[in-house]
Amino acid sequence: MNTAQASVPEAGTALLRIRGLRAGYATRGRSGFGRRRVDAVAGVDLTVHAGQTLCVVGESGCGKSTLARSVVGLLDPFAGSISFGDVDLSSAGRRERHRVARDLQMVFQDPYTSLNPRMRVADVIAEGWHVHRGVLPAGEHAAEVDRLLSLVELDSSYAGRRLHELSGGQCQRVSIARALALRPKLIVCDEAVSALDVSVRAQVLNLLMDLQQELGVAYLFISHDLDVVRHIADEVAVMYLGTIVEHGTAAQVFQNPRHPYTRALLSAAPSIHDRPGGTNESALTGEVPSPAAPPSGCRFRTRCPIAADVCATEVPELRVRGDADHAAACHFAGEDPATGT
Ligand SMILES: Nc1ncnc2c1ncn2[C@@H]1O[C@H](COP(=O)(O)OP(=O)(O)OP(=O)(O)O)[C@@H](O)[C@H]1O
Repeated sequence: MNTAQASVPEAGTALLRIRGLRAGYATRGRSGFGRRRVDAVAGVDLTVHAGQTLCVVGESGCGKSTLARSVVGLLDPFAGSISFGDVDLSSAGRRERHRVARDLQMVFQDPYTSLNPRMRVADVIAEGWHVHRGVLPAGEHAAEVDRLLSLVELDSSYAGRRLHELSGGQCQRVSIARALALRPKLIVCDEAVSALDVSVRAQVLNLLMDLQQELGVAYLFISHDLDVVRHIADEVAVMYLGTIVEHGTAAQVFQNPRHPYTRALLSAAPSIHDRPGGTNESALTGEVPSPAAPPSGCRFRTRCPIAADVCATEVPELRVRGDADHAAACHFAGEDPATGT
């Protein structure tokens, strides 16, 4: 593999900073008149460090895609700030945003819908650099396509094929090659392996981790699947109904989950048996409430097995409990759910 990568920031430095982010949609009121703001992301703070993987995990409808879309500029936030390196994207001009767009790429869940399936692989891969760097001379173009295909472990024969001729896994490799074309510092992966068969999923996850090792790229990795997350995460942020309810290193969150939502997600995940000290909490029932009418106090209280009166009246703060940097937003975080102590 060609390991050349433009100005990779020092591993561990803050690359993407999200502060107080509120984002979502304007919907029509019941009467059909007027528009109402719905905060699908309701005040999120997160930092992605260079060369590392921050996974955001939660059920469908928790606001993960809304967060991802805001980060890459597909959705304008209602409030808060997103900074990339030294650029505050909320106040940046067009030129600065354009520059950041090269460093900040996205891979979507379904390449068949996010990309044009009739396009040739070489053109799909080259689209980004045509926008940012212009058209390369033919020889350089072919060499660059080859380089990118080899990064994602596809041979050069794929360059002339059309996306609809490829399997899901091959297509997702092409999406990754396309994202890598501009040598980004961060790739936002929104459910990037969710549509793949289990064996192909493992191969693509391994590829992403290898690419991180070789190129130093960071990932903001969005997934509903804890089993996927445990393979790839350095840090995990658990999201529920627009807010982060737990945040820590992968080891902290998987081995010592402090929020009842995280524990319930883990008890529903197949690999619960790997985890020492299972809990008495049953798997989740019901659905995530609508962000248009979130519960008062703790947003998780309507589905929480340990909810008490205080949970209806006071919003629990996301704060460090026990280990350094391991934060949870629960009035009873860290207590034994069976005994309440
Ligand atoms: N275009 C839209 N208009 C109105 N509401 C929307 C729109 N897109 C999403 N929502 C709502 O915003 C909330 C968060 O959706 P979002 O897609 O961000 O969640 P998610 O965690 O990524 O779930 P999924 O994996 O199912 O996409 C949901 O209640 C969803 O119904």
